[in-house]
Amino acid sequence: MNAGKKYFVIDFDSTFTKVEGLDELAGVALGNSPHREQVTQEISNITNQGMDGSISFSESLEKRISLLKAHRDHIGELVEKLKTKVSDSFRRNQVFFDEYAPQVLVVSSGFKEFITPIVAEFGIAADNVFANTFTFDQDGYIVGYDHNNVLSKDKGKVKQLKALNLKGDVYVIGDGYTDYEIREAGLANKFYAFTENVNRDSVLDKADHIAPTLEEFLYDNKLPMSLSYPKNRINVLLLENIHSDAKELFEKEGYNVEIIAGALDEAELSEKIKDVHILGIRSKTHITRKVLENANRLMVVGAFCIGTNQIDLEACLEKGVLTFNAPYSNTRSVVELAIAQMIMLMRNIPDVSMKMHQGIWQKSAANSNEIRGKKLGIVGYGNIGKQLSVLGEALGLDVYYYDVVEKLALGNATKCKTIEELLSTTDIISLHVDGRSDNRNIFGKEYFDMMKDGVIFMNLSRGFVIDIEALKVAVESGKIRGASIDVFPEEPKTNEEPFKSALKGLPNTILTPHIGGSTQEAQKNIANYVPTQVFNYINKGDTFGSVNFPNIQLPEQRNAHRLIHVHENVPGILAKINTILNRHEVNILGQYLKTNEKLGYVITDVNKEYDKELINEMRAIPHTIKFRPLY
Ligand SMILES: NC(=O)C1=CN([C@@H]2O[C@H](COP(=O)(O)OP(=O)(O)OC[C@H]3O[C@@H](n4cnc5c(N)ncnc54)[C@H](O)[C@@H]3O)[C@@H](O)[C@H]2O)C=CC1
Ligand SMILES: O=C(O)C(=O)COP(=O)(O)O
Repeated sequence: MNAGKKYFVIDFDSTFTKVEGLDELAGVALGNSPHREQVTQEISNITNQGMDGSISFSESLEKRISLLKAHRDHIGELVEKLKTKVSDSFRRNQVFFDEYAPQVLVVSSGFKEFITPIVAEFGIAADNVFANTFTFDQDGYIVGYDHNNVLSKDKGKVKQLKALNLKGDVYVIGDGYTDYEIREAGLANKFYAFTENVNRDSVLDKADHIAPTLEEFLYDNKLPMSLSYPKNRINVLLLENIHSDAKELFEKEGYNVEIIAGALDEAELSEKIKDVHILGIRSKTHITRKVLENANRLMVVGAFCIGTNQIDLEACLEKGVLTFNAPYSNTRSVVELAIAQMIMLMRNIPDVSMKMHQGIWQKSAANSNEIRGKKLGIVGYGNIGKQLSVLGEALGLDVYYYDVVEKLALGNATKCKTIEELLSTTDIISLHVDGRSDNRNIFGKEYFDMMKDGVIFMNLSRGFVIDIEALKVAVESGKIRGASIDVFPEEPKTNEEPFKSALKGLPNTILTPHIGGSTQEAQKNIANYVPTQVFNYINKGDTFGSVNFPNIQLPEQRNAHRLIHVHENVPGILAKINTILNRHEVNILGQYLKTNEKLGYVITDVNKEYDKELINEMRAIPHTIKFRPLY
């Protein structure tokens, strides 16, 4: 073979395919036999012992063949089965095999009878398959294997590679110890432990490089591949107890996920963010300009909640970091809690319940009311406010609302022209404003004084909206006869930290630890919604639903490379992009542009064949914030 060439030595079982061929053959041969499970399990155990090096390979092969009891006729069925079990990343990367099949050597201690037809589909010639062969009896049953084949012996792969005497660079990809042995024997430049199907600690420890997918191997060696970037290199950090569905979804996509139960403060996050591409937070983690200064890989912030006031959206924009939230997933949960709380407060339940725990029985109807027929005042008639309006009305409340922007009244709700009108009219006041900074401390003495005496007051929006000291005074004076507060200006970062508030111990006051949206239903909904948005952005460039980027929903990318260019919104960028494309004579299949005040987002679908130098030129356009080719 030629000097200076590259050879790719690829293992078959559990690498090229997701499964072990002999285990599968046992399954096929045993059909519906009552011993099927027991025998396949035994074979599988022996396979594993052979792979992790705890018994010798020849011993493992001998034992397995004798348990098999397979027939020549079973092999066709096995091949059909194996075709459906080729590893996903191998299937995805035909583009590599198209170019490099002659340099791919499948070296396996499996059997040519089933390996050759599988790898032939990828253009790998039978001559490039180095594996064992079965021996059959006169009735066609498999009774053994060719003992002269080096691959049936201990250190068979090493012996095979020695015999091949390859002149050039040799890269080995496999999941087993015997694959590593090639490298150990000095016959390969690098050993890549392939972990898409199995993880063997004894092998990982020895590997030069771990390849969770074939893309990782291809990317590391600058070889052609079907994706623009290996997904296992995309790091996801999920904070604040985000529901486990999100982790599963990101992992299923092939990303690398780290979980931290609580929030992180600015210093901690500034350190942690350095390698993160996708960050998932809830209401407590603040994404500040300082954090973003360290976030050089960050592509997306997913707020696994509604509010995004904890994120410096403008700084994200300047950095080209897209932000999503889950605008409706916990709406209903907040509304249900608000309704429960207003009923509890109307019946003095916080005090009554507290007394019962102290052994005090005080049965009385004094100062206890139904909510039916009372006037409910909703401040902030957004998604939550409107939902509360509908459910409140169904319970017989007379609904009033006030919003800073014009909102359609649902059902029989009455719009208040001013906040003063709402405060002076209603019996129960519930805050559902958003977390914009203008809303800081808007509810203070002045507003409390305007309320009717003995009002019920609730805040499930944001803690900083209320002047806590003024609220305390209003509750103590009886102006407010019952209060429920779910959100606080200062909230503990984790469940381990203590809760401090001037509101502790107030009469008829329900304090809840920011759990308006904390139901299983809401958290599961959110954990399924946000990753989908993230995938649409990473895999397609879609920004629909983003709270800071210009929203754009793109058509399917067919037979094209997609060039994604994010830039400051200054004149002339589109012209510069097109000048570069023109100079390289690139055929444009589609182009989409959307801008907002600060940012321009240009997506260009182009024919797959183009001079890759244009990527550097696109990146070098002045005012470029981020650029990535997507395929
Ligand atoms: N306690 C909890 O666990 C949860 C709290 N939230 C919070 O609830 C709030 C409302 O959420 P959504 O209804 O989904 O938001 P939204 O954005 O749909 O509605 C907010 C509404 O408040 C209005 N608004 C803003 N400032 C106002 C002001 N000063 N006076 C009157 N109206 C004003 C806006 O025009 C908008 O219509 C947000 O702050 C969100 O962060 C959301 C989910 C869970
Ligand atoms: O959705 C929101 O805005 C909330 O306030 C809920 O926040 P959380 O996810 O419970 O930290």
